[in-house]
Amino acid sequence: MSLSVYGTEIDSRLLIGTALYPSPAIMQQAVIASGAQVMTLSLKRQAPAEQGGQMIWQYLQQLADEHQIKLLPNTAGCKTANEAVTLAHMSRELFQTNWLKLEVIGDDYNLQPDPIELLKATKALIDDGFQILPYCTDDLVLCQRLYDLGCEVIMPWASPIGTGKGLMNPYNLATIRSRLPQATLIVDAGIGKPSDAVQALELGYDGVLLNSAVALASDPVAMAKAFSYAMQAGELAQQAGIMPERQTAQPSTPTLDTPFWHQT
Ligand SMILES: CC(=O)[C@@H](O)[C@H](O)COP(=O)(O)O
Repeated sequence: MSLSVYGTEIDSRLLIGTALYPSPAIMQQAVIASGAQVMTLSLKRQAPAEQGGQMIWQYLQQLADEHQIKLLPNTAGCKTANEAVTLAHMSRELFQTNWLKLEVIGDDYNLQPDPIELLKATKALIDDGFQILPYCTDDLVLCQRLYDLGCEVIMPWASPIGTGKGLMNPYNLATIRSRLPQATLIVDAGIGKPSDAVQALELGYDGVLLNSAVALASDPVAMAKAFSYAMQAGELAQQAGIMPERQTAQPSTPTLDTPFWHQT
């Protein structure tokens, strides 16, 4: 099954970031090994001037073109709706896409998104024809508001960006999933290891967006491959139907008075 992003069907459920790798060459190999068909780039943080003159945007555009990967510009580093809206317009000019990962940070300590500025920017950008993928906290009502504004894709965090803590609050994430069955839901940020990605898919999430877990691994290319297997495992588990949790032990070895076969 594919991941639906505003009507575009994407074969991989993994979306990958392009920052923090040891080198552009390793980043390229890792992106390819991950099998991701969507990669993010940060307009503010990956500005060519800040990368020692290296034309990182051209490099990413070429990688995207050669491997049929879609670019998802993001507004990382923005702190107000106005700033994010300005950057969004620049990104549309530069990369000719209406897709935007909208990130408006409210707190520098844990890089927590600002829900009020996020809603404000979302409204303005949807009115301007953007297709918004908002990065938000795992707050049900905020996700509902974003959906009501027209966000077909919503991306609650697993935990703060770059912490690798995995799914801090699976209960919240599961509640959002069950209350917004029509939305494409992607867990974004805080994923530390492949098992976190599997857990997100097992909760019924449609995809996972990550960067640090691959870029900061000792061997980013091998880790990217591990995540591609995790996505397959998680998707298969989702389709296979996970057994219900029980409060008490039940023997799995049959005795004379218990059936050998499970009745479906
Ligand atoms: C790549 C990107 O868009 C990041 O802002 C994203 O949220 C990734 O977070 P991690 O680095 O924690 O995976």
